[in-house]
Amino acid sequence: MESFLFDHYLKLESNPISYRSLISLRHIPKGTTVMYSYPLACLLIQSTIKTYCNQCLKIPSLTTSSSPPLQACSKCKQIFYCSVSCQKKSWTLHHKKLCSIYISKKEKDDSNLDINNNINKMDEEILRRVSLRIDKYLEKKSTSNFSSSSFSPLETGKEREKGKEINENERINQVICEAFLSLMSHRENLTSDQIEKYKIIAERVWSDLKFKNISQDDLIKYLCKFSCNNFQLHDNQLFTYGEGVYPVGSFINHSCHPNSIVMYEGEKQIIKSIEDIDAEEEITISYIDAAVMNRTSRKNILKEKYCFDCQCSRCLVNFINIEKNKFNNKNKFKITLAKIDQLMEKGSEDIKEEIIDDLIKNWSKMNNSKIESSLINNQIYFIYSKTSFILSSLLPHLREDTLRSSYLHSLDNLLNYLLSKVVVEKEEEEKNTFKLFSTTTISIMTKYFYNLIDAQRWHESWKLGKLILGIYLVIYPRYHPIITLHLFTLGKCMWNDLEGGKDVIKEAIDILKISKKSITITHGDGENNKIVLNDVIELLGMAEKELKNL
Ligand SMILES: C[S@@+](CC[C@H](N)C(=O)[O-])C[C@H]1O[C@@H](n2cnc3c(N)ncnc32)[C@H](O)[C@@H]1O
Repeated sequence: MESFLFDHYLKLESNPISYRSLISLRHIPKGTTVMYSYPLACLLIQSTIKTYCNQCLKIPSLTTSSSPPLQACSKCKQIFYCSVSCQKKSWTLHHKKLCSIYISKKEKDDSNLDINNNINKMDEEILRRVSLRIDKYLEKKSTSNFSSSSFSPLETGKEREKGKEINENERINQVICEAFLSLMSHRENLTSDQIEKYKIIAERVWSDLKFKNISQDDLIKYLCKFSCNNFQLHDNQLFTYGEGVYPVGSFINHSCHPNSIVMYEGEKQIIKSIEDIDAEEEITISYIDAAVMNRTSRKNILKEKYCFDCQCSRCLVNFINIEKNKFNNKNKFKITLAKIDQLMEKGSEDIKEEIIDDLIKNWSKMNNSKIESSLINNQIYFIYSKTSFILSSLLPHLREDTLRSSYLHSLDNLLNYLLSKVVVEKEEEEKNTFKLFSTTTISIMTKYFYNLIDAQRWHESWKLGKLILGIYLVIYPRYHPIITLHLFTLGKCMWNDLEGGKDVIKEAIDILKISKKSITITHGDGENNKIVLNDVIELLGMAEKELKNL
């Protein structure tokens, strides 16, 4: 395991608070692949099993246009593959043992939840796949020496190459299995209800697949590991398509202000840096969507699901002391984050959720004048008109990293305004308050933004989109995939606004250029991401052409 990490210029270090930390051995500029790894097991969610290959987790049409559609396993007809090689790989890994089980258990109900026992069927299926691999690994471990990498001198060059490949695959398998066995389970922290559910799943899996080298109790322990280590797989638009066990990725600890993100290409998990990381610095990712949670909610969820008290730089900043001290640029960002946390806590009782739900549900029925005069619209435009100059002043700073201090200054102006507004409103009447940083407000503004796009109300959509960008910029790390994707959508809205004229087109070009740069950092240039990048480049070309003709 150490040599695998060393190959990626990484090491695992003991840590009294988090057990272990993953440390970088080199300086990593932002936008770099910190490491990549493959899953011990992964599974598609129900809605994607007929669009994604069940082995490589890719959509065939995205890889080659001439690919045939997915082919179902001819026996169970429940698992779909893009190629014979994927089918063979799956057969060797687990399908050989699982195919007959699928046939005998073919359930009418296709949902991921066993309603009677409130048991997550994905856990059960992932457990089958993980345990089959671990059982085989332990079997091998007890009978052979893994570390041998010598070849017989009598082998031909081709055989030697093949041998090397098998050895490399075995080495990776060994790393993944050892890493999984070493992961934390937090079994002692789980409720008896949860353990009861895990016992039921373990019993079922055990009765289906009697293992030689692992016990029923081991299966319960593995389920506990899933709960604090598994990853949701998402595509480059951030839509979830599966769940996976990535034991090497699971070495990475959480921070509410992380320096890395997790991206996927099919089943391959890629850890990308979104900030410059120094040698000897810890690699961190965010386990939760820090944007939609205040400090208290973050703490609660991290405690409940991951069993720790977050002591990250963002959680530890004490807002009360902020004004009294002078901070450098790096710390200034922490202050910004602390202010957001304060805002989010203040904004936790927001516009009543029913009112918002109602507005959204009835969107299609509503006529324009009605929505125009709605509370949301008025409030958004009021805030936009007050902050538009700050929002515009932020954009130039997004182009260049060298202007970090002035960028932070603009960000701070925006925040101070929003902060003072919330405070003033608190003292004024309660009924008209609109708290920008609460969970409800952010999600409703985003929904509303997409409603405006669907209705092709481009002028309003980009104004709201710009305000959302301002909020995202103060909440998320600068190079977060959500910001990247939002910049692209915002640029599209501006380009579509025919009444906007030259100035709006110019700004659209500016935003699309920033989006293009951000994509290379957050998404990279893997095969699927090239599609996103090409879309931006194409739109940018059209917008530049249009500007020339104006
Ligand atoms: C995915 S694992 C991370 C790797 C883990 N530290 C290890 O050595 O195996 C998640 C667990 O690590 C610990 N952890 C992660 N981030 C932490 C943090 N910021 N502070 C304290 N513990 C943390 C928690 O126990 C959590 O349940």
